[in-house]
Amino acid sequence: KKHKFWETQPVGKFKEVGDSSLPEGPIDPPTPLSEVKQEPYNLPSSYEWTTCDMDSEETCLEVYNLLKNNYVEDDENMFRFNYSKEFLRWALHPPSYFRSWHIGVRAKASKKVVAFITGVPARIRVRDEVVRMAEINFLCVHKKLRSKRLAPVMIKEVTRRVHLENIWQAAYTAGVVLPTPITTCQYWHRSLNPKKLIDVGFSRLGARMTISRTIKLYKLPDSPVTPGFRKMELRDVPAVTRLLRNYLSQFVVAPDFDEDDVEHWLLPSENVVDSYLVESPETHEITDFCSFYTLPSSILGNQTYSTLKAAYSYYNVSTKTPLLQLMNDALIVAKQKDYDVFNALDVMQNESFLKELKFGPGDGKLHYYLYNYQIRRELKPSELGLVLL
Ligand SMILES: COc1cccc(CC(=N)NC(=O)c2cccnc2OC2CCNCC2)c1
Repeated sequence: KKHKFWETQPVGKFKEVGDSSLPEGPIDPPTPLSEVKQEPYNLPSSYEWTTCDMDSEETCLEVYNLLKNNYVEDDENMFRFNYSKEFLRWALHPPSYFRSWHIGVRAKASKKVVAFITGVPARIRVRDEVVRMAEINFLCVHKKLRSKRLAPVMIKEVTRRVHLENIWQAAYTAGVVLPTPITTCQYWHRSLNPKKLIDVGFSRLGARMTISRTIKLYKLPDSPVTPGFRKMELRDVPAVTRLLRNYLSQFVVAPDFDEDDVEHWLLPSENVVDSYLVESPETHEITDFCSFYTLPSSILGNQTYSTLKAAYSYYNVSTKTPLLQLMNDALIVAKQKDYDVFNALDVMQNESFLKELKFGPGDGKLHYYLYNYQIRRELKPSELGLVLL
């Protein structure tokens, strides 16, 4: 039966009706901490739980290799996400993170990590309610252990450990439809290295197009065109926080970032996250901001190339520079840094630049979910101000 597990969980089941009648907020009330299950859920007998200390080089490498060989692939199984070790440490160590939410499953015999699931704490605003949530990510079961029903018990275990920290809501994304998406996003790709993208089968040569014509079509200037466009620095954190908080206030669902969050999530970190801003040459005011994170993909079964270098649009704010020009400058710096492709979802105001900047639609969708939080009606992607890694 479809969704045997999810029908047992506090997730939205309502079909869309007029949005005034439906209540909005937690589905189940918090449980008294003394009533939260104190001991871990049972795993099949040959497996055991392990907490993954991502600061341990050895453990981080084990998790890196599990994901590199067994994590999400595209619909045609030509590419697989290849999150770097430094990216995983960044993604899992935000302010006030809980090591106990970095959960591995080891095979008792081999001691190998064969499955993984994580949570990190986040403050997410839904309309005018700021809710403490867990952002759940990196659910991965080794290819050889699929359909042993490990995922439901891993989801229950991370939920139990989140409950122990008195947090009762969560946010997550998936490429599959589960009960019940708060919104469904289309992903888009902008070619930066069209020749390689065609060689590896990520893109196809357009009808009546030659390679040289395609290279010309995607050509970009050698450097950003906006005066005052520069990398973000530590001293910019207060101004970027103000700019970002103000910009995100327009969306129905968005992170409630403070300066510590901005310092962690948006200060540039090589091969992990890149952030740029526009400082007005006259007034030195910071007027705009753009950022992208680095998530390479392994190319499965290509003789010439093994890795696709991909940038993923993160948070972008435009108050003076047109968003179109700001994002074109982001494409220009990504090309300068030898990225092959720049990806974006149609969230926030991204739809306003996608077609004009020559993004093409991807072949899949990304669904966003909230756990134990009912929303009045399904949102449009443009009402969503949350980007998960
Ligand atoms: C190109 O290599 C791929 C390797 C694995 C999967 C996909 C397709 C895909 N599923 N893409 C996305 O989910 C995606 C497309 C655009 C922007 N963000 C995305 O996902 C992010 C956010 C959710 N967690 C994964 C990374 C592509």
